[in-house]
Amino acid sequence: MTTSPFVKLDGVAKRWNGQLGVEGITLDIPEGSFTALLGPSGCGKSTTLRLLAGLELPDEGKILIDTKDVTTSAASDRNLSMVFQSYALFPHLSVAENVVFGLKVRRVPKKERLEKLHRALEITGLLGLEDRKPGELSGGQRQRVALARAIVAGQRLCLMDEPLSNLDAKLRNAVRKDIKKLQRELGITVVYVTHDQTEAMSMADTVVLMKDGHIQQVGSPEDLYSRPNNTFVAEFVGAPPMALFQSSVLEGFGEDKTIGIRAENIQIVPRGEGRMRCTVNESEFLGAETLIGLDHAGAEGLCVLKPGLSLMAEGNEIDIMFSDENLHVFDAVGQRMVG
Ligand SMILES: Nc1ncnc2c1ncn2[C@@H]1O[C@H](COP(=O)(O)OP(=O)(O)OP(=O)(O)O)[C@@H](O)[C@H]1O
Repeated sequence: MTTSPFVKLDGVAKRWNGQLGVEGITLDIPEGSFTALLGPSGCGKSTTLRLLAGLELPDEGKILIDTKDVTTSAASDRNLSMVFQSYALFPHLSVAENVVFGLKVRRVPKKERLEKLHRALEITGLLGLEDRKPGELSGGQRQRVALARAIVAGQRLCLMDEPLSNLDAKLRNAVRKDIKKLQRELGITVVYVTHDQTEAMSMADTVVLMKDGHIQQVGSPEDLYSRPNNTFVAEFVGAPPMALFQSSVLEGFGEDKTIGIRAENIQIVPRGEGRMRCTVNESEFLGAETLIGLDHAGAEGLCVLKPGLSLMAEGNEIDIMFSDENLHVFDAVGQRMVG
């Protein structure tokens, strides 16, 4: 028996005066999952989320939430909560008032409001700060207030648009873990927009990678990393990015293909025993590893990872080796061919 997805987008398109926002967006999102919409600026992530939220209406296609066709429903009728980058807190209201604002509007009884407030503040680690105003909180605490507000709303679907982008790197890491933990504990379905692949890869069960208003690949973080559908996905996912080069550089791969290889699949071998001779162009110490950047006349972006501190002099010539099974082969238009 197949269960129907909790959220379904079917052939959704949105244009403004003929200019493309998104097109052909078809996506099934299971209940209780964490889905990240990932891609570069302008690829259509926010438009997709806004269509799901009911803040925009599609020109084509259908949107279903919990089997109900909500394609033209108002945002308020879609039973979802939203968390934005900007927090969207009322500056003159306290933390507690901000969190229960929606419940008050919905005339939820005071006793229930206080219970829900306490639980949400407990979950988000904000107990003790209920009387502060947003201006008296750090960026991370403000974002936690926005999360607490989404939690008390009690909706099964929560949409998040770059909720961490105003926070510094350390805080981003901490709140990232909080969000993931919350999503698991509450069993809610999260659709999360980000342009940060580390964020998407570390939080999501499913990553939807977009470019120019179209979906490029839908899969687990591991799928996108290990079996990219095309050269765009191959280069976008992973740091350092996969090196891509013309197949003519290697024997036996023909002329018109693109070959991809990741740094961790390349070894430095004794002179004369490798498949390519390269020149070291930089060494970057990353902590646990050193990244050695390589120049080759036929291939850009090649690099090798060496354990620990292992700097190599710029200009050094080295031979590198890799096995065919670690190569990604793309056809003349950049689509994955094998494996
Ligand atoms: N209200 C609008 N009017 C006209 N064009 C729009 C509107 N909103 C978005 N677009 C266009 O639709 C495309 C997708 O925009 P969208 O905001 O969804 O991208 P994004 O991936 O979320 O980018 P970013 O990461 O920069 O927020 C862009 O070309 C954008 O200019």
